[in-house]
Amino acid sequence: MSDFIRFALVGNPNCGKTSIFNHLTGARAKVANYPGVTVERRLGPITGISENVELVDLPGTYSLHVSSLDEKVARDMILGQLAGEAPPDVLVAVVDATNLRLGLRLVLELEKLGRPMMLALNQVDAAKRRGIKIDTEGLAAAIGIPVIETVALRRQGIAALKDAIAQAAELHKGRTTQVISDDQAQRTESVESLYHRIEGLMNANVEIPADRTNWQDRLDRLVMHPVAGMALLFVVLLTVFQAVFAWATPAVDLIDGGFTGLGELVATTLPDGILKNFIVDGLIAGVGGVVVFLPQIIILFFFILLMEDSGYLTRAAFLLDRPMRGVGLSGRSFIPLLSSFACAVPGIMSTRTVPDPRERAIAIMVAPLMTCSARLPVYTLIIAAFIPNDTVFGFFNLQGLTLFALYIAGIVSAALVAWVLRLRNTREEYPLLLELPAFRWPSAYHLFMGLRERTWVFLRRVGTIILALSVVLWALSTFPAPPVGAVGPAIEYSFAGQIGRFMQPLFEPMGFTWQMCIALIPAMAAREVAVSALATVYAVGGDSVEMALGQTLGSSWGLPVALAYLAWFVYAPQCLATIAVVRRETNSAAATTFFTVYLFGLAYLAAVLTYQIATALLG
Ligand SMILES: Nc1nc2c(ncn2[C@@H]2O[C@H](COP(=O)(O)OP(=O)(O)OP(=O)(O)O)[C@@H](O)[C@H]2O)c(=O)[nH]1
Ligand SMILES: [Mg+2]
Repeated sequence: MSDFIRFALVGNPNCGKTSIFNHLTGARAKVANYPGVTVERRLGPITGISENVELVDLPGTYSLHVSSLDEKVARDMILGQLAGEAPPDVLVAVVDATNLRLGLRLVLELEKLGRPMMLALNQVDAAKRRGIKIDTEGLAAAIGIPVIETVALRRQGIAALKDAIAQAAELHKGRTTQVISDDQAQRTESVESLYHRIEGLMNANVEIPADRTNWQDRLDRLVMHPVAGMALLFVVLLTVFQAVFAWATPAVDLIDGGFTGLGELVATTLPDGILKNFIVDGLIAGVGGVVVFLPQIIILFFFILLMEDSGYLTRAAFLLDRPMRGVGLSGRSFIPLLSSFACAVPGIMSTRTVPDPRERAIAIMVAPLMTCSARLPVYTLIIAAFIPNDTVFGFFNLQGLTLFALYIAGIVSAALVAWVLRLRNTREEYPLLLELPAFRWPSAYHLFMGLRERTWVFLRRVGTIILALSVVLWALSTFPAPPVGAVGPAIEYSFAGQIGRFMQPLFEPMGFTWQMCIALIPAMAAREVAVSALATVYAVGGDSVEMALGQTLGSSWGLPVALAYLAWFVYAPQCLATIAVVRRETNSAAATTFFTVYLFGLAYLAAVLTYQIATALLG
């Protein structure tokens, strides 16, 4: 196999494994303050030491006797049972110093496996703050492995950990590591003897102050209160959507103005012709149309990161456990579903943390009903064009409320679908066992890194897939050129025009124009492309006067059509990546087909109903 010596980071969820991994390998894997962030193994070389060493980051686990899929990944990797994967040569156990008792249980189980091991005692800063005193040397002597204190948050102790890894690698050189069979792994000690040893270690080496009520507990009582906590959650979420609209506007206008200016500049400097059309209508309209939404996406992620890093997210999961059980899910599915607001792909992957397989299947089915950030550009474009920027009830912004309503429509639909799906299954109760991470002030560094990462992901999408699709769409809308003596805009004679017209009868009952139909196709690759597609289609088809896309739509669609388009986007599984990940995670063609058909069905139904009702009401 490879000539790398393999080290694996093993520990309880949320103890800081990925933070350590990132420091040692220079990777930028996701770190957040809730259990179950990492659901897949991840590999990276450790640089700066003489041996060839690679490090594996694993999902968190409490024990080798596992209950959920992500824990199984960790267990199988530790034992070396994953197909095609070399077993780890050395284990780096990571323990959260504020939760030593729980961590030691896993360490003692691992010790029985007989692998070389070391212990990173992480979060010692938090432990000190709580007055916990740990005799590191005593612990090292008692267990018989090196123990290194670390504060991964601040990169402290990482150098010492690296030294210990270098030493262990030196010792290991030239040996081979065997796979551990299930039989061997089962041969762990009895639970009584395990707890006896843990108590022994704790009593001899750890001092924990007795008084436990502090501001954390008081805050928990408020935040997790069934009434006050719910109200707080509602206010928090509403604030987020208000902010997405209200705070973003100046930045959006700035970027919008920039692109409009750029378009005008190019339009006046370049001679008329195909190149000018390409740059103005294809590139600037297509890419600019999407980049405009960067501020909104940053604001949305700012709040998500804030909730993650403060420890609020896990509290919300507990709070929503009961209502979610009403529809056949549980608090376990809360974080996967919440992640789906960013993007359904990681959301669906993190359903691996859900121990009940039927609940997991349902969570996968409804995850795309959570409004992903790629839908934000479509929503905001249409809302800004059709919904007046009024203040209602004193301080709510009507546009923000509409956006909130679209998110709620997704959530309520998800609840209904989950409820229906659950009817087919008998219930079995899996209690919600989740560790509450400590509350803390979100770190500015994490916020900054997280936002930088999201911005980068977004701009990369714009620079690759969105750019490419805009170019293709521009070509389809421009060629073939209209015949000589043709009347009407050129786009009507183009390929795109023909495709749009071909599709349009199917979408007639919801009032979609053929331009809207065209935009649905590239949106299958990435939803935001609907916006650049509309921009391109209308720019190519428009008269010479440049008009902002929102104005163009406002003057060419009616309100019922606009609402129907929004309704379509709430439901349609319009993203091939999501369908692919459903296929992978369910490993079932039938489930994937059901997923696709039911969502398209809902989208069609919702759009038709919205259009017909709105037309009847508004005339
Ligand atoms: N105070 C403090 N916080 C830390 C330290 N190390 C990590 N954290 C925080 O602990 C949280 C969890 O860190 P991760 O690195 O995501 O933990 P993990 O073990 O990979 O978690 P899972 O992937 O969910 O199992 C994050 O909010 C980190 O910022 C530390 O030394 N001190
Ligand atoms: Mg992790």
